[in-house]
Amino acid sequence: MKIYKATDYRDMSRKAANIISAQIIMKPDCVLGLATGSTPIGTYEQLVDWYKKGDLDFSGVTTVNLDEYKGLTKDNDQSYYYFMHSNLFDHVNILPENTHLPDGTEPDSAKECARYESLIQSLGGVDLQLLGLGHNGHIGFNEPGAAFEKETHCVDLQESTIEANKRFFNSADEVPRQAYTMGIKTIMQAKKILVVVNGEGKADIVRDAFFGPVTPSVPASILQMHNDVTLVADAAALSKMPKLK
Ligand SMILES: N[C@@H]1[C@@H](O)[C@H](O)[C@@H](COP(=O)(O)O)O[C@@H]1O
Repeated sequence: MKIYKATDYRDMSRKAANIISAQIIMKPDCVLGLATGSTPIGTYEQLVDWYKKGDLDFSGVTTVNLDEYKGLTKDNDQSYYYFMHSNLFDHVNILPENTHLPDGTEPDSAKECARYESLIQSLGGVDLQLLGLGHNGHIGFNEPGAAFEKETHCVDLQESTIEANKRFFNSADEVPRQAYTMGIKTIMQAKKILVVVNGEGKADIVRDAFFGPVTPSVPASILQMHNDVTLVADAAALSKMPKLK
């Protein structure tokens, strides 16, 4: 695993955007796995900025997002569909038909998860997967205890995740209880993985996920077994990292 220490959120975002840009430049028809949450917003802002300056071309890029709340319509401003359009897709020259998320409006979980998983496989897999890290170590919406061998599936969100995400809704009652998410197995099949983390509040989970034992109780710990993971984190998130010899 490569670890890049950023001075702050802006520096983390620029470093992560540089890695994504390099992927697009080296393989203009790449498949990017994308993430939501507050952490990657600055990364997307930086990519949009470079696109506007003429330095990046998304016309050949295909994207697959990690997850989506079950039950939210696309025009709901808390859906990940809405998030991706407002933070990235609407501002760059990516073709709408090349952007993919699980369909939160499909009530049949088995049908939607099978469709999404086979779509990812039909694209030939993900070249670079961007990940944020939940406070409890979740990646996508793979909550602690999730089996490592799962593909795209429907999850019941944990209380702590509902609590953490309620800041985006009017109240905790409005946070959906379920989500569709790529499974750990799907995520681990990506050729390269880029994890972005910032803030002191994530320091414990960064230590546990990347320097602790590999265990389903910390889903992100499985990333230690992937052969091409890059962690870009700010100094605060790395503050509890053990001293390396
Ligand atoms: N499903 C998303 C995750 O993909 C994300 O990594 C996590 C952390 O979010 P934040 O970056 O806001 O801390 O939140 C959500 O639960």
